[in-house]
Amino acid sequence: MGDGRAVAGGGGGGGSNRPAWLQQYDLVGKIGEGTYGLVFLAKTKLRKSCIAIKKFKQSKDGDGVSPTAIREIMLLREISQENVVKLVNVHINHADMSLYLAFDYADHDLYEIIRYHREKLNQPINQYTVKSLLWQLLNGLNYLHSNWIIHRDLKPSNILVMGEGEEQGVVKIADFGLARIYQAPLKPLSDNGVVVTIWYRAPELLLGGKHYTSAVDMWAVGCIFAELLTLKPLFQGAEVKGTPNPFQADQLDKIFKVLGNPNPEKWPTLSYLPHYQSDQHHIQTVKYESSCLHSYVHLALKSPAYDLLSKMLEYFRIDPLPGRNALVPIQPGEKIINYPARPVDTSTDFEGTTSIQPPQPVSAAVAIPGSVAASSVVPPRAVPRPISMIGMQRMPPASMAAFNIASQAGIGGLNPGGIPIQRGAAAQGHPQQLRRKDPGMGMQNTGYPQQKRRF
Ligand SMILES: Nc1ncnc2c1ncn2[C@@H]1O[C@H](COP(=O)(O)OP(=O)(O)OP(=O)(O)O)[C@@H](O)[C@H]1O
Repeated sequence: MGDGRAVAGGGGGGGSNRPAWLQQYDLVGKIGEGTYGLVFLAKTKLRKSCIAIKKFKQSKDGDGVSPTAIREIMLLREISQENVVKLVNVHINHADMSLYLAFDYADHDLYEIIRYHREKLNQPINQYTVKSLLWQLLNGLNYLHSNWIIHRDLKPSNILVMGEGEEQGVVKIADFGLARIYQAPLKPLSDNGVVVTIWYRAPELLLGGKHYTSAVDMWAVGCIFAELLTLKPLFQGAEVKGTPNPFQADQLDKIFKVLGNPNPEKWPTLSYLPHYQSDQHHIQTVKYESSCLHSYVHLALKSPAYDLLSKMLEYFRIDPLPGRNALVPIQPGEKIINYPARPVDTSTDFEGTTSIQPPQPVSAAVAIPGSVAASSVVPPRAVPRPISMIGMQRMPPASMAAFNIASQAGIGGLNPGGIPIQRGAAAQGHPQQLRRKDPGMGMQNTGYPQQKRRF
């Protein structure tokens, strides 16, 4: 963990009393803002490698970083798997007790990839890429769940995808475990402009369930999968704000409209959920059509993608097989999309003060295309290796306990490459599905709130 000793000058931004650890980075700019604070892009001075630094807000009561949080963070440092973003360093500024977590940097995230297809390319994401993204997401989640970590805030912006380089097209799950460290937003939502999204929230949480499992992550994965296919959120409910009540009638309504009425026959634990009883009017009196999920996602009832959405099983074993580089299709002749680099606001420094430099792309190597011209054709040697489905290992029995994605989703065999599975950190608590500040940089409002987050 970095120390908080202050030195005069140096570092990457304004201010004169900079902590010593900051000297190892050159700050490039701000890349986003979430529930817990700001995210910056920095480069290490030594190796010039890109690092995402997440600065956590001061806690409300000003008592700094709790020992529990520190313990949890140290556990997160032990987590290591290809599809989970690596926490590379932890720094504490003793002067103001602010916390900085340094992660490997990813050029893209699913939110931006989906938005790029919807708004710029006007074309669906190719099947190979959808499948590879989804497979890797499940692979990373399998690892987290096997380590008793439930993410609880899976959504497209938390699913990162690596840009050019050795790891191009590799999915990295971000933000795992953080909801546990910082259990609640530190400021009222209206104060910092962060918007909550409930679109990926599982119905058991919306119905007041407290003892939830890794199934809440699987629900979010299903929603993300549907969004990758259709380029729009599956269940876009409007949230009733200002109340700690988890019951969100509109979100549940959106879900039941697609999936049909819930009933204890299909869902045996349903009647134990607090809001199923207390809000019977909303839930039990409305008669929804039976499930029409397949038509929402424009998939035939018998299509493999639909089968996965409802059963999460067969899809990955048929052509096109998923690959490690999700962005470069395996078949020669298929188009490659050059996704734009993440925008960086170079006018904001670590202290939050601003200068006059305009936002810039991170790397000149990544084109910032405005149209389909951003596509090119896969040269034969760019063909990535597929993920082998043969010889995939089962989870060791010890890891197949209650909170195992594989057992929940029926994908016990999906553990390619013999990923070492460890058990360790437990991560549970309140789900936080909050969204970043609207940076108001001229995005059009098309009823898709997340799009406002970029500058
Ligand atoms: N390691 C990283 N590399 C590149 N970008 C990242 C990295 N981690 C986070 N980001 C980006 O920074 C932005 C803010 O992320 P952050 O996790 O703080 O907020 P969020 O996911 O929008 O909201 P929440 O805090 O509720 O999860 C997002 O666009 C996210 O994709």
